[in-house]
Order: sequence, then C-alpha cells, then structure tokens
Amino acid sequence: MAETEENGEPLLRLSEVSRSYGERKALHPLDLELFPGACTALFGHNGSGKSTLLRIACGRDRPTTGTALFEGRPVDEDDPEVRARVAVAGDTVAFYPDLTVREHLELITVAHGVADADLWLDQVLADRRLAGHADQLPSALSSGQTQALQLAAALVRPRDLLVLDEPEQRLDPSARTGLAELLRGEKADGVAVLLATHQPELVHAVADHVVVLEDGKVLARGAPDVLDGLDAANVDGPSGGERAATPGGGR
Ligand SMILES: Nc1ncnc2c1ncn2[C@@H]1O[C@H](COP(=O)(O)OP(=O)(O)OP(=O)(O)O)[C@@H](O)[C@H]1O
Repeated sequence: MAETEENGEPLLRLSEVSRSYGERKALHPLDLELFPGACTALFGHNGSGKSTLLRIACGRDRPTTGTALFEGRPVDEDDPEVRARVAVAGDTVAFYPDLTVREHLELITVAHGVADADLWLDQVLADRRLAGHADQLPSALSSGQTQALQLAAALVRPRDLLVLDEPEQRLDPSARTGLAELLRGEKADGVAVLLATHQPELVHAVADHVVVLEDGKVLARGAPDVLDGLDAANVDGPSGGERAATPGGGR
C-alpha cells in the first residue's frame, strides 16, 4: 500500500461505470477514485443509485459499462486478494441463525487469519457495545445491535478499503457519534472509506469528498460543503429532517 500512496495512485478507480437493470438505468456513467486514508460519501434520495455504486466498488456486482479496478485489477469479490483487502457492511443482513455473535466474529477472524484474534475480538465487541450480547444468537438482537454486528464483522478483520451502506441506520445518537470517531480512526490508519449515507452530519464529520446522486446521475460532487449549496428537496434522504432538527425536535 505504501507504494500506492507514494505514487499517488488510487486504491480503487471506477471509470465510466454504469449499471442498468433491463431498460432501467440505475447508474449513469461516472468516475470515482478512492485513496488510502480518505473518505468518500455517497449521498442522495432512496433509489438514487448509492447501493448500486457500492456493490460495484466492492466487486459484488459488475458494471454494465466501464471498469472498476482495485490497484489495477478488476474488482471481483471472487478474487481472494480483493476479499482479503475489502471489508463490507452492506445493505443485506445474512447471519447463521445457530451461531452466536461471538462465533460469527470468530469465524471471520479465522477466515482472515487474524493474529491475537481473541484480544481483538473482545475489543471490537466492546467498541460496538456488543460485549453483553456476545453469547446471544442473531435472532435475539435488536435492529441497532444487528447493525452493530454487521459493522463489527467488517472491523474484526484486516482491510485496506472499508465499504459501508448507511452505517448510521438504526443507531442511537451516541452510537452515531461513535461512528464518526470510528471512521476518522480508519482514515488515520490509512484505510480508504466509501460510504453511502443519508446523514449530512456524518458527511461533514468524516468525508473528504461527497458525491450527490439523483436518479443515478451525479447532481454535485466535491468537498462536504457542496451539500450546503444544494436545494434540500434535492438532497434530503429519508432522514433529511435531521438537517433542520433542533434539540427536542422530535427525532
Ligand atoms: N437488482 C435490481 N433489479 C432491478 N432494479 C434494481 C435492482 N437493484 C436496484 N435497482 C434499482 O436501481 C435504482 C437504484 O437503487 P439503489 O439501491 O442503488 O438506490 P439507493 O440510493 O441505494 O437507495 P436507498 O437510499 O433506498 O438505499 C432503484 O431504482 C432500484 O429500484
């Protein structure tokens, strides 16, 4: 990775990627580059194409046109190198119903050959406030705890790129604050972060670059301040009311 930083080469380069589902164009051609230690946020309405772009970025889906390259090689989740270096907390939750929280995370540490796995695992459980639920089955978790487990699964393993789909969903305010701190820590460790979010506060807190999508097209992009210049009706997500929320304002 040091070589990548020295050369100023992106870790991930998406060139003219688009995605169609039949006649429907979910994503129009766009370019995106991700660098170690930097965070890019995708922002936009439901259905604007954020998850579609994330799936292409982590190799879970192939673009209809264009190329997606991770250090010069096609991004494909079937590629062991890509799987080893790209951690994802996506929009689908899939857990084994008969494995506890701890057992899920242990499985991931074994698969990725994590050294000192027990120590690391206890740390991640504590940080995600799951320590008291380590021996529970996924069915016993609240929705926020399930979200925390998804995030823990991405954090308990090594990574150079962290891809998160609306990680703020279902988290309480203090957990959301912790999320911003966590992502700043990832950047400080040299991890490239790509996230989709409906929360402008999270964009301002962690993103170096934001891409605003509308109907699969780029509406705006640049520093987080670009959000301030946009019509709220265009960029508000389902939690867009948060932009105007005041203490005690009903959320
Ligand atoms: N597998 C699929 N088959 C057909 N259409 C799809 C599929 N996946 C996504 N789409 C369509 O592509 C468009 C973009 O969806 P996408 O999930 O990327 O939006 P999003 O910005 O992530 O939305 P949200 O904020 O609700 O998660 C939507 O119109 C959606 O209906």
